[in-house]
Amino acid sequence: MVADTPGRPTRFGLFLNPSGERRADFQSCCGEQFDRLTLADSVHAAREQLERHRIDLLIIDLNGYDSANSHDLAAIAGLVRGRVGEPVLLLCPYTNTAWIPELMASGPLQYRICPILNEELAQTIEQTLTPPLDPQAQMQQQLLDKERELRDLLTIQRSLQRALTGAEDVSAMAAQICLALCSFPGVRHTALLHMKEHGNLQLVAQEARNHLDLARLMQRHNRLLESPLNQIFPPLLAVSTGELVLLDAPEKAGDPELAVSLHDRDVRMVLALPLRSEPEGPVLGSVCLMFDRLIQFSREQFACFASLAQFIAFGLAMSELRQQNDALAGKLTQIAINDALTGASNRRQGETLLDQEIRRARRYGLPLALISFDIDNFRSVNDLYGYPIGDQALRVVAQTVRTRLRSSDVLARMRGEEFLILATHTVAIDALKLAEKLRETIAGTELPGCDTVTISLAVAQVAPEEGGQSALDRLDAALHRAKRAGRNCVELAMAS
Ligand SMILES: Nc1nc2c(ncn2[C@@H]2O[C@H](COP(=O)(O)OP(=O)(O)OP(=O)(O)O)[C@@H](O)[C@H]2O)c(=O)[nH]1
Repeated sequence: MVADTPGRPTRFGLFLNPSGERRADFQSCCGEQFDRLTLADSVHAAREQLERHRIDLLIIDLNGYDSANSHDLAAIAGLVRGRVGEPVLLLCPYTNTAWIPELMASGPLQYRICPILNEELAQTIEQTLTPPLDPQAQMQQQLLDKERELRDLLTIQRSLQRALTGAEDVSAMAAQICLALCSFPGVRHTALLHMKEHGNLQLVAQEARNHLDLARLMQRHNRLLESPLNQIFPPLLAVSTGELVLLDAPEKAGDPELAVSLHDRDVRMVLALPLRSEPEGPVLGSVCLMFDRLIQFSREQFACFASLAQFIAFGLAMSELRQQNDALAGKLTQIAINDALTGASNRRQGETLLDQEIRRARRYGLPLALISFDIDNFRSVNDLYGYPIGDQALRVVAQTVRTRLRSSDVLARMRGEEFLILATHTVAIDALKLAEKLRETIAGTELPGCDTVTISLAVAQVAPEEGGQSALDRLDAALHRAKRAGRNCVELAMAS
């Protein structure tokens, strides 16, 4: 306690913290700034003081409070609510900054993030207690600041909206989001971290105005939860705690190397927000903004950041869902057009592609050759070794043939052990050579669990005015001839 300082109004203060040591430290650091300073060790004791005495400044020191204790949070919120506009200063440890917006929802307050230097604390208290020289001018300035703040947020919200609706996939969207967030005043770097399968947290996008590379800083791109900075660095901490993290001086995170790297890139403040598509849902990642200046965020700004984070999380979830749907649709199409056993096109797709290639060949005057082949005596493979080995043999034959074809060629399974090849831009003579090469290759291919097999083949070049069915009929006849000729040979289908 100190005596009245002449010339200034009396100042009564109340400091709340459960630790005797912290109360004593505060007393020795700032006691002289008050005419009477009361120290309270509990919310209950503080409430009693507030009911009994005039208090000009309530200082709530959150150091020592458990961030997970919602009971304490509710009790402290009650104190803030009871102040109805009287000054409240919150001293908040870096690991519990999520309580700042929570408590702001109960009433206006100023906050400082700890650890804080004694001089800075004393200066803050002086500023808070000193009445403005021109209250009206101050009020006007505050209104102007608020207006500018809201205008800035609105601009970001609009560009975010564009980012979320225009982007094709998650990474494009993430890049757009980072770009949009950079328009916030003082932002030098933005980043988006996204949780992929199996808890793999990845840096999906970053936008830098200060040449900072977050991947390098965190020493990796993915598996970020295994980064040495996991419990220190705001965007990682926001994911592991699921809470907002605000760091107002890089050194307060407790890692000197990190602090130097951030200072080198002009970073003075870091804000990270967890991303959840619904309030109690799992954390999908985090969004991180790095500022080149200190900003005391208002309640409205915190609320706006929270809704931006929700907006982003929702956009990411939607985009991921869209990607999954596309992948599923792709798989369904594959199932609909491919033979499940061999992976070759199925008969329907084979016929569709045959008609398509015939039309294309006709339009551009290009040759189109067809090769049909059938495994010889395949019945005996099934009879001798069983159906599963027969299946395996079919798969190997199809795969072996496919590796010998051009990517523009088509292999289709037409029935049982009979296949059709559409050899585009190919004349009969070259198709004959290809067929001979395939015959030789299959005869020399080892099959798992059974003897080698041979194939009989028929080759045809589609005539200029010929339809698909006619060409298939010609191939059928030629294949029969190949079988009759003793199998393991190639027959040319005659033009009709
Ligand atoms: N394992 C297996 N066998 C199949 C499949 N589709 C057809 N087959 C068998 O293929 C055999 C075809 O027999 P066949 O039409 O008599 O012809 P082949 O024994 O190959 O004799 P040739 O064609 O005259 O050389 C039958 O035993 C069918 O059961 C399949 O998907 N898996």
